[in-house]
Amino acid sequence: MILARATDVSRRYGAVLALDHLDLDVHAGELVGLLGPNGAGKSTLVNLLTGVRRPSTGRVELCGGDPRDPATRRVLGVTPQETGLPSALRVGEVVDFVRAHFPDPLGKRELLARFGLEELERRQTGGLSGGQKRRVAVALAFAGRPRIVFLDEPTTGLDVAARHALWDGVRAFHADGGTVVLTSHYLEEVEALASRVVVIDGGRVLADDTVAAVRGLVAIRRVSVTAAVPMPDLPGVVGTEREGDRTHLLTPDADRLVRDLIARDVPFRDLEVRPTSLEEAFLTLTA
Ligand SMILES: Nc1ncnc2c1ncn2[C@@H]1O[C@H](COP(=O)(O)OP(=O)(O)OP(=O)(O)O)[C@@H](O)[C@H]1O
Repeated sequence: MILARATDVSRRYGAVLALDHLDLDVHAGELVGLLGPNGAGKSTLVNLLTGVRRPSTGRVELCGGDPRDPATRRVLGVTPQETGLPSALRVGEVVDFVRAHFPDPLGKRELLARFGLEELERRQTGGLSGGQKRRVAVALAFAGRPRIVFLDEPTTGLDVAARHALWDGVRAFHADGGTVVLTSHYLEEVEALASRVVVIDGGRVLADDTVAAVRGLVAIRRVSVTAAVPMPDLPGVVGTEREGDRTHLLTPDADRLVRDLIARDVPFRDLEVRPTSLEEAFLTLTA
């Protein structure tokens, strides 16, 4: 069953074409990561699918209905990139306020526990740190037992422990059959949570596949060596990074590169060859 669908969707802001004839289907039970550089169109796509904005052309559907229809939106949970919380209210009061809008909300204790927020229940939201506010805002998306949740960069600005607490909450929802669409700049986050990755740039879908397949699509390897001399120009190198004496070379053919290093008599040590991270695959795809 398809819970969210964009069909041939374009969205224009004046001269800017934010989405360009984009198609996307999200099936029930999926956890989809939308990945792309700044300005790729990720937030615009989330805003259209959650009924915040309308497409210029094309069609969007949420659970078979119009995302702008209040009845359809009942099944929806959203954390936009920026959220405001009423500063004088305590966390527990905000949670109750949001829960009161839904016919069958998640229990307050359960919601707070899922996102590791029990200790903040009696704190006024105005006194929370930025990261604590963010965690509360993300947890609120789950208050109404939604069928589908959209999280726009949910863990931006969070430290590692807070990020992991939040991931646990998202995973628990997904394990119960919930559907999640998340945008993220943390590739680690997409790798940690999502099985399906949709790479977006210039308002179009560049790749839509499993994390492993998106990596395999470019099949770039990272060859790292330490050498006191400058690296010669070598064929097949698509990217180079240097950290002091250590050089990382990105190449689709690691075997050939290592043979070339030896043939050129480069005095290297500490050779390391590893598969590319999703980040490198992504940079190659969007280059
Ligand atoms: N309200 C708006 N008015 C004008 N232009 C906009 C508006 N919202 C988005 N855009 C433009 O549309 C393009 C896509 O923006 P969008 O926010 O969807 O990208 P994004 O992938 O979410 O980026 P980021 O990762 O930086 O949040 C950008 O060029 C942006 O400047």
